[in-house]
Amino acid sequence: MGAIEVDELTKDYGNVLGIDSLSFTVEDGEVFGFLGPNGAGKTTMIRTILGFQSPTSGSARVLGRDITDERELVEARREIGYLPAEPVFDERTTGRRMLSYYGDLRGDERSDELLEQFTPPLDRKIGSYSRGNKQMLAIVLALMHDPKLLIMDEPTSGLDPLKQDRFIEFIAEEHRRGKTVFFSSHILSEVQKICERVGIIRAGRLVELEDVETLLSRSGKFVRVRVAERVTPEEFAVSGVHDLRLGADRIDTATPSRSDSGATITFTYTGEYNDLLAQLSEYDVQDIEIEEAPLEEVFMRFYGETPTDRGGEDDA
Ligand SMILES: Nc1ncnc2c1ncn2[C@@H]1O[C@H](COP(=O)(O)OP(=O)(O)OP(=O)(O)O)[C@@H](O)[C@H]1O
Repeated sequence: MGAIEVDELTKDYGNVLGIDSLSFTVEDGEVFGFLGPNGAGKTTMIRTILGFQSPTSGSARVLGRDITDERELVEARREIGYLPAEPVFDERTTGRRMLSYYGDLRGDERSDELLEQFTPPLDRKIGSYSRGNKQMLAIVLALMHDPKLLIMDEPTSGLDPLKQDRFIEFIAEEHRRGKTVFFSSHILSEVQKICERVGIIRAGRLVELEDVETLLSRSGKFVRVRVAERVTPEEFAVSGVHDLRLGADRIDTATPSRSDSGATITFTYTGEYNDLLAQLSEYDVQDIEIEEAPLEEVFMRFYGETPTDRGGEDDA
């Protein structure tokens, strides 16, 4: 049984399909990243599987419970830690009171330990908190009952880089403890660090569901080559070449004589290596760098595609 099982889940807001026939499974114990541009449907999906809004059609089971059944949903929620995209609090109360309220409601297994890492000023009124302090309080409240499944909507937003790193390290540790983590994010470096699989959503539809490793291997190589000749972009417009950029050589301080001739070509390559070598053998290659393309290159390819028709205004 998967921790989250979504089958043809659809949420129609009337003028726009928030999510459109989403189907996927998040396995027990995995860290799953949910990615997509603004307005793609990530929050809609999360709010629907948590029962904050009912699906228009399709079904979902979370920790084996049917999310459209009120009683089953209540049971499932006890074992879920949910961190919303923009946590909302009663601004007149203090963090400490919230802590004690949530402790009474759901139990407190580990707030002391969490507060060593995430440090909101508990005795101040929440109204005076910075965005980052609110986020840290929300993290502690979401996790203090030591849930089995963590569902988080852009969990590091508002945190400074140090706290972001700490949070990512914390998630990796939760994973080692056997927790299932599902989170949406725009930050690819954190996704690359901790996720085993990702789902990419665009205009309400799932456009990719893949292991991060496989995505990276499909992302190809980043190639920068300097040749002695002048070249035109058309010469390099061959199968497997993406995002080609061509420039006259910059001044090379080590060998200034090269500055006024030749060209530097950069591109991402997903084709056959022998074809690339054959192509390059036509030129007088003076320098070449080939490295792993960053995950960003892959995502930009998905994010940059023409939006699919979602039968309404698309703000993606
Ligand atoms: N309550 C609502 N009523 C009507 N339309 C909505 C509602 N909530 C979301 N939408 C629309 O549904 C689509 C998906 O929005 P959603 O907030 O789920 O995207 P998202 O991927 O979480 O975006 P972001 O990364 O910007 O947070 C958008 O077109 C949005 O305008």
